[in-house]
Amino acid sequence: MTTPAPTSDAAAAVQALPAEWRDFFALTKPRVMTLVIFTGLCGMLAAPGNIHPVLGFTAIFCIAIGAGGAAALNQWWEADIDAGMKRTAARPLPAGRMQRTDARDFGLLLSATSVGVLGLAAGWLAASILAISIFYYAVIYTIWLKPRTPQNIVIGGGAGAFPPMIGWIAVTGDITLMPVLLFAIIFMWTPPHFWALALFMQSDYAKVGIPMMPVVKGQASTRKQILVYSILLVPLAATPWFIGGTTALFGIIALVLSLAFLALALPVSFRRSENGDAMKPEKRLFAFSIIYLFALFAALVADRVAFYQGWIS
Ligand code: HEM
Ligand SMILES: CC(C)=CCC/C(C)=C/CC/C(C)=C/COP(=O)(O)OP(=O)(O)O
Repeated sequence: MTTPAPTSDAAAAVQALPAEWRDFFALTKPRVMTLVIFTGLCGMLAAPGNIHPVLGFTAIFCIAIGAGGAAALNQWWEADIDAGMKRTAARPLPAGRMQRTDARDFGLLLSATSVGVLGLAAGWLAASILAISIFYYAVIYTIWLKPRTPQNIVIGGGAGAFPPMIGWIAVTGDITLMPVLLFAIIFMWTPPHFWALALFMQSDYAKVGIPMMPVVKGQASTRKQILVYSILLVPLAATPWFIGGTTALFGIIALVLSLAFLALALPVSFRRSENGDAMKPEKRLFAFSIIYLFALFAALVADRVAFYQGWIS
């Protein structure tokens, strides 16, 4: 089998690693975690206050390896499920390229290291929240909720919403309304992000018996619920502006992005079935969900930098 050509310098560097290292790297779900790390970084950059650059870099590195450790534990637990789904069958464990215990030990090592080092670098409040988010993803979501309830994403989505809060608290040392709002925005964003994908991956989840919303409640109900969360996201995303935590710069960008998100959710919500177009609206909404969160958090940082520099008020 030929190896696909790397698409960037980072991809080329990963390809150059020994195969075994590449598999450990893959266990951290690096593509998904880019956005987790980015939102954590933005939380840190947007927070009022300063952190020494070395400590700031260490804190972001800890969020990255903590998230990676949780992802490894997720795959250790789900190796059999992953083997049954086309999207996940080539992962290191289901493909038989790694021992399950190695994945478990790697996940535990990354998780413990990330929490310990973050505690020393940025304080134990930030480290405790990182520990909670790792536990939330690896245990509450993966082991408890995911195989049991179609609300797995709604409740479990909390895990991925913590990183900006961790970044923020690494700077300020305390929990205020702004980091809670950043948490709430990702929490509200997660169901439409994931259910858009679940609509076109429904058969995979059905095959392995995971009770994702479209499998249990059907497509029509899932589409309706995507609409509800997308509508609620519009005012919620602009709330940092409404409470005076940002200027109108962020508020207006948040409203424009959220209305664009809603505009893409509408065709997904108001159709009955695939309509023979290979689920294009669902795929478009899923792809935009990722651009949306990158852009929203970038706008938050731009707003805060412009404000602290005195360029806007
Ligand atoms: C319980 C919550 C979530 C679930 C179940 C979920 C599920 C998924 C799934 C199944 C994929 C397909 C990618 C793959 O095959 O590995 C995906 C992609 C992605 N997710 Fe999520 N997600 C959740 C929350 C989040 C959060 C909180 C973030 C970041 C803040 C995020 C960022 C991403 C990104 C960046 C991708 C695209 C990865 C790529 O380019 O391949 N997700 N998500
Ligand atoms: C700091 C910290 C611990 C952050 C965790 C971030 C987090 C919870 C991200 C969730 C994103 C994710 C990979 C979901 C995949 O769901 P899945 O595992 O059900 O998907 P799969 O079917 O691809 O395995």
